[in-house]
Amino acid sequence: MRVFFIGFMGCGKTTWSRKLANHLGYAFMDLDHILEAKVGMTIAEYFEQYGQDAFRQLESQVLKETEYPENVIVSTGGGLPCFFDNLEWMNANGQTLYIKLTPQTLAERLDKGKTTRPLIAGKHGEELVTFIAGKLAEREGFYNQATHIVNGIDMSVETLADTISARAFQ
Ligand SMILES: Nc1ncnc2c1ncn2[C@@H]1O[C@H](COP(=O)(O)OP(=O)(O)O)[C@@H](O)[C@H]1O
Ligand SMILES: O=C(O)C1=C[C@@H](OP(=O)(O)O)[C@@H](O)[C@H](O)C1
Ligand SMILES: [Mg+2]
Repeated sequence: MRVFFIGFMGCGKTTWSRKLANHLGYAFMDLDHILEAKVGMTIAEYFEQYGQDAFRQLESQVLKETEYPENVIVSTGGGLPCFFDNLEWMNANGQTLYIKLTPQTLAERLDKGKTTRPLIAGKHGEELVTFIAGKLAEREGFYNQATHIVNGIDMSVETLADTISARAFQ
């Protein structure tokens, strides 16, 4: 089974795809990490040097050219489903699972985070909440096309496992 986790920055894609993969004994892959290894720099550095358009081309290429094991939980970058035909590609080549959270909760988590995400660099407090609310409104039409939508509050590996297996046997 191949499942792609999608959703806004900070919703928990990397954390929960890794936990679910461990729980199920599946492989875990994070496309942001694969991209960083491929170019030998962080995403923040890549954005700075080549800009967002080049990043979007590359992340789409990484999505489609990566070789996935049979059973794998894949974490994607927050913007990935919103560019090109990436979302259709994921839905045609596996299941997608959207972790849904409010701008307020996302902002609280991102404000605490130590990693640098170029799109929100330097934004904090109310400015961060407002930015997230606007960007999420742009992106939700894509996220809502996921095979599964789960509430990011009170998530557990058990409920995630039940959610994806319900579809697998149809
Ligand atoms: N259920 C949760 N409750 C509280 N904090 C969480 C939860 N899931 C993830 N986090 C925290 O939120 C931040 C973003 O998580 P991450 O997995 O990197 O998100 P994403 O890959 O979607 O950007 C991290 O600091 C992580 O520890
Ligand atoms: O939302 C976005 O456009 C991005 C999200 C990031 O991934 P996370 O969602 O794992 O933070 C990363 O791909 C890049 O910084 C751009
Ligand atoms: Mg991530």
